[in-house]
Amino acid sequence: MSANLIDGKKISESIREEILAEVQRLSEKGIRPGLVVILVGDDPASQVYVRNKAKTCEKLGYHSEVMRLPAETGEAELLTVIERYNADPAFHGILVQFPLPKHIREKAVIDAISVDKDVDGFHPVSVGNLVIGDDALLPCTPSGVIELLKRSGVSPAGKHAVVIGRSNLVGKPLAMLLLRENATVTVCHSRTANLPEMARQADILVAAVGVPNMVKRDWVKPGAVVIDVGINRLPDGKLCGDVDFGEAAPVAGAITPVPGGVGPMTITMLMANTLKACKLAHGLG
Ligand SMILES: NC(=O)C1=CN([C@@H]2O[C@H](COP(=O)(O)OP(=O)(O)OC[C@H]3O[C@@H](n4cnc5c(N)ncnc54)[C@H](OP(=O)(O)O)[C@@H]3O)[C@@H](O)[C@H]2O)C=CC1
Ligand SMILES: Nc1nc(=O)c2c([nH]1)NC[C@@H]1CN(c3ccc(C(=O)N[C@@H](CCC(=O)O)C(=O)O)cc3)C=[N+]21
Ligand SMILES: [Mg+2]
Repeated sequence: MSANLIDGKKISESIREEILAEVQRLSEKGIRPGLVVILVGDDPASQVYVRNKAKTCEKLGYHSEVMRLPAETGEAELLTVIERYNADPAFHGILVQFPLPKHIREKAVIDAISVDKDVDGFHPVSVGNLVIGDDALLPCTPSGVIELLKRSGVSPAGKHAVVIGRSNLVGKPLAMLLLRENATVTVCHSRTANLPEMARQADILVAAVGVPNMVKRDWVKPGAVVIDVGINRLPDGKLCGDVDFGEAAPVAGAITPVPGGVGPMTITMLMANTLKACKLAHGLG
């Protein structure tokens, strides 16, 4: 294989070490970052992610709580729970795990979380700050992708970045962040004409689609950096990305695997956001 593997797990570890050092400094001041993860219902994938987040909190010495609510929980009831954590100074970050049961509007939930505790970076005010370029809590997966690039020695400045996917949670904010890093950005989606040809223009190609193994060999310009955000569970239980790794890797200059690429970075950036929110809450911005 000619491509360089971008090891998200390893890069994640080194960021976590930096975070841990800062948590230790804060603890000398009697300050401890706190994160609550709210899980409604029993979606099996969500169970795994939530457990991972709680484990990471424990390793880093955060105060953490997993609030499990039954699938029948009403929207108003969930909003009341969020209000309680908004007012609780022991928690600097609030994450409500998606997807939510159909009878709860994701938008109502996102809007209810205090902007100061919005460690997912999904609140409209956080999104606005991101677009304007003001300081904000940035969405974890997009900022994880930027960190992966930077720490692999890939500077987005002046490069053509093509992002496949335009969701509010991943594609759109990632396009904004790449723009902030001075890339020239193209955003593709399900109505894009001639997607393979668009993808082939990319110096940095990001797939955030949710279609297993969609990106093939001839979608990748030789030497391009390929970032696979996709997390797809195949019928046999195995995880796979949106990029056909076997096809893309020989052509790419560097590529992220799934698992072990963007996924671990998402959790690490969540920890970084919680630390940032904690410092801001204590006037240590
Ligand atoms: N690694 C991580 O930490 C995370 C991974 N993920 C994964 O990333 C992937 C994307 O997530 P998310 O953004 O939430 O997904 P969404 O389903 O919300 O959005 C998917 C996007 O891909 C586009 N799309 C769908 N099918 C095609 C196609 N055939 N050709 C071109 N574009 C297409 C859609 O276009 P349109 O807008 O036109 O419908 C849409 O913009 C998923 O696999 C998800 O599991 C998500 C979050 C975190
Ligand atoms: N409010 C909210 N915020 C989120 O950030 C959020 C969410 N809801 N709902 C679901 C998606 C998905 N997501 C992932 C996080 C970590 C991995 C991760 O750690 N993946 C590991 C593998 C994990 C495994 O083996 O299953 C890896 O890629 O190596 C993946 C996906 C966060 N999301
Ligand atoms: Mg989505």
